[in-house]
Amino acid sequence: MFPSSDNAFSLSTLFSVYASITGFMMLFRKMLNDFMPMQLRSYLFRLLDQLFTPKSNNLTVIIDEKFGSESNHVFEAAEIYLRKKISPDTKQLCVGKTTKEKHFTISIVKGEEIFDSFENSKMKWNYVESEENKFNEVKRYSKDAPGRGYYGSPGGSWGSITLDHPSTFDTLAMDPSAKKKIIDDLERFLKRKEFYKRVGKAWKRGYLLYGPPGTGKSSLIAAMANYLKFDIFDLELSSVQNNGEFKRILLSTTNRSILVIEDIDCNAEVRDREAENQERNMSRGTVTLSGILNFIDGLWSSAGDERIIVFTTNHKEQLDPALLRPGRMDMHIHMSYCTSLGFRTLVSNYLGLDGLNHPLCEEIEKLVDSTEVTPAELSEELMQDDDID
Ligand SMILES: Nc1ncnc2c1ncn2[C@@H]1O[C@H](COP(=O)(O)OP(=O)(O)OP(=O)(O)O)[C@@H](O)[C@H]1O
Repeated sequence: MFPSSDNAFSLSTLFSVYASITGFMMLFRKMLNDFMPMQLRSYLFRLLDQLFTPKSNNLTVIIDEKFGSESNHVFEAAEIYLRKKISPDTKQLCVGKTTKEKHFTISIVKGEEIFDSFENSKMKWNYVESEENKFNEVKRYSKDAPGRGYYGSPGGSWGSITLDHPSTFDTLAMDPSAKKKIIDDLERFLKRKEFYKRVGKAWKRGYLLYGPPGTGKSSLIAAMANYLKFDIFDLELSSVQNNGEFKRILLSTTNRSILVIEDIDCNAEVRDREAENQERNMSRGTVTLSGILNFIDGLWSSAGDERIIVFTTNHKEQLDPALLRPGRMDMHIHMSYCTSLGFRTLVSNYLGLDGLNHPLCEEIEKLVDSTEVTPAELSEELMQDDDID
């Protein structure tokens, strides 16, 4: 957010410049008075008072959403303040209301400019998203995370935290050819904007990850997000009340994102369409398979670009075939027990051993290939001791 002041009156003297800055600071004080805790306010006032010997008649103040890794209270206060400044000139607005809220909430949309004044100073607020912020930090959104916004706003109704899952394709213990297939698929997907447009399909891709617990389904999702620099939206299906809410939540996800619905087999309604038909009248209070399928089939096409959907399950055989049909889930990825090749990756990650430098590796690899052991179990073992031997 970049408010900048642009004086309308005589600006030739230092005094007038100082006045404009003072006016700006007073406006800030008022804003902070209204919305900030007292301790934070007095700290900021001291800072502002000491701040500058003005040299220019223009001042740009940058208020980032984040202050270090924390959310910035000044940004939040500015956001609330700007809601009061919405005028007939405002071109776009976000309007929303959750079931729990009594009133509608209106907020401004990124990209919008708001003109403001204080005393004799003109102010212009630009609500911008910097390219740097957009692409460098991968976020994990979920309905439980802090800082939920409003339906309809980008990322609204979702709280977010920075994704600090260190998993990458390099650290993922997986058959190298399977890994390459996924990376190639993601790359192809990214490059195919024009292709999707030409064939009249939504620019989205669906992946089904299936396999026993601890084989790296969540790690693969994090690796995909880190690779693509896409945000993750984690949806807990059981917390969604009905298809309508499902639709609203999904429409508030942003472009360049991965929507994750984990353990889809645990949601009974999703398993079997027959059962759903029988219970159609009873299922109004839940998310139904047809609700999900409708959404996957087309709803998204009108609502965004570069979307990836990932379903995970430990029991693929329990899912309704309708959900697994090609075109819905474009790629089915089997995450399975560790192989000797996967073990090499883990040994390199955890012990820093390059390849097969240790005399025991060959023997262990044979054991790994002859039994069912998950990468999670092996990782635990490899973390037990600093002594490699
Ligand atoms: N393929 C893998 N490569 C590297 N590490 C892995 C892999 N699979 C599991 N791990 C390790 O085990 C931990 C748990 O794995 P993860 O949560 O990704 O498995 P999952 O298949 O999603 O399990 P669940 O089905 O229980 O959610 C990870 O944090 C990671 O340390």
